Amino acid sequence: MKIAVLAGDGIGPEVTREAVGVIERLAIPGLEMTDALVGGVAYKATGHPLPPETLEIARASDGILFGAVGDPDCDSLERHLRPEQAILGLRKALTLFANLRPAKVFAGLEGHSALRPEVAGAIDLVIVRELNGDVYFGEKGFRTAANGDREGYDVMSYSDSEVRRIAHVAFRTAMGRARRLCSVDKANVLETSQLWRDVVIEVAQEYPEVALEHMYVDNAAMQLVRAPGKFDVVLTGNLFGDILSDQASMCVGSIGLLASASLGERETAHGTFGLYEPIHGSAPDIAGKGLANPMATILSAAMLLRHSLGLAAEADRIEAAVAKTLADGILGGDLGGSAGTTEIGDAVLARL
Ligand SMILES: NC(=O)c1ccc[n+]([C@@H]2O[C@H](COP(=O)([O-])OP(=O)(O)OC[C@H]3O[C@@H](n4cnc5c(N)ncnc54)[C@H](O)[C@@H]3O)[C@@H](O)[C@H]2O)c1
Ligand SMILES: CC(C)[C@H](C(=O)O)[C@@H](O)C(=O)O
Ligand SMILES: [Mg+2]
Repeated sequence: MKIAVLAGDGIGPEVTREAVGVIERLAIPGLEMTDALVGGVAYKATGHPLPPETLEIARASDGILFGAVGDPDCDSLERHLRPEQAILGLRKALTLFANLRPAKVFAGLEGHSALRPEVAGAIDLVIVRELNGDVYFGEKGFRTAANGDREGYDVMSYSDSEVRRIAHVAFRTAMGRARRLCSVDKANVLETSQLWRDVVIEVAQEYPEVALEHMYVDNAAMQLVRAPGKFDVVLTGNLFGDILSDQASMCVGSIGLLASASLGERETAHGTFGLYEPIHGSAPDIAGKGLANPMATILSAAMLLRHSLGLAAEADRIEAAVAKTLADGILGGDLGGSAGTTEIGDAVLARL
């Protein structure tokens, strides 16, 4: 069993170190972890944010544990050399099209949400975000408009098959949960969304037990704050899913708590090949200060064990230790506490 560890930039290495420590403590027989460079650090060392050796190590693994990429020093590089291209490149090259972002309020943290405790307490949802298409991967560039203005453009599109495969993931996810699926789009304005909606309705025929509703993304953003407990599975595209998941994190309490799995269709000897990362970024404002909350990355490691290594009991152990740590009031600054990154990691280890 192999895990590729891609820590990346900013707080990436700080939070990844804690997650690796948790995996090591489980002493899983035959498990190997291999580090590789990614993001701004990889660009600075090799001239590319996703060096071929890193892609090879990622490909040869059963699952990838990813920290974060992004470095303000690199923000004026040509786009293909920017750190963020590494995560986009991995998702695309490895056909990791299904991004699962669960959001649930931990017991005892109801009062730490940006919402009222009784509203926050009901949150138990998963965002199923398409990850290989949309405006992220369409034609883009700069051009000169007829009046001589410089113009930037990014083409948004989805094909039938791209929507169909992510819709199946969402319906299957709903079948394993409360069987409610809300597909979020902007079909009142965008043709891309009209096609999305048509295909989701078609796929729904195969899942008669799932209650399907459609919601425009602006309303979804509002409902996520008004009554987040009404959502079970939220299916949406790449851009809307990116935005709604950061929003959901604050409904739960902090972006430092939300984990994610990015999956495709490749099965290894142990499970489904995937990449696992916190939903947050490299947080340059707090990097190097030992202040980052490592819980999202530790929970991502648990998802890796469950989905890619077939180690459900070990994943449960990690999740229980995280829940216990939070219930015991060991909280980082993001949740109004004073615990630092290593203190939180050590507290999880002590509760494993
Ligand atoms: N998947 C990724 O690697 C990923 C995701 C998002 C952003 N980014 C990149 O990260 C860089 C910074 O982006 P940003 O500031 O918009 O988003 P961010 O998620 O890095 O940070 C947003 C805010 O949340 C805080 N925060 C984030 N994670 C935290 C944690 N674990 N504990 C405590 N506080 C935390 C930060 O301090 C900051 O105030 C950019 O270069 C961006 O492109 C990368
Ligand atoms: C860094 C960026 C490319 C990425 C995205 O937009 O997908 C991030 O915001 C995320 O949520 O993983
Ligand atoms: Mg994001």
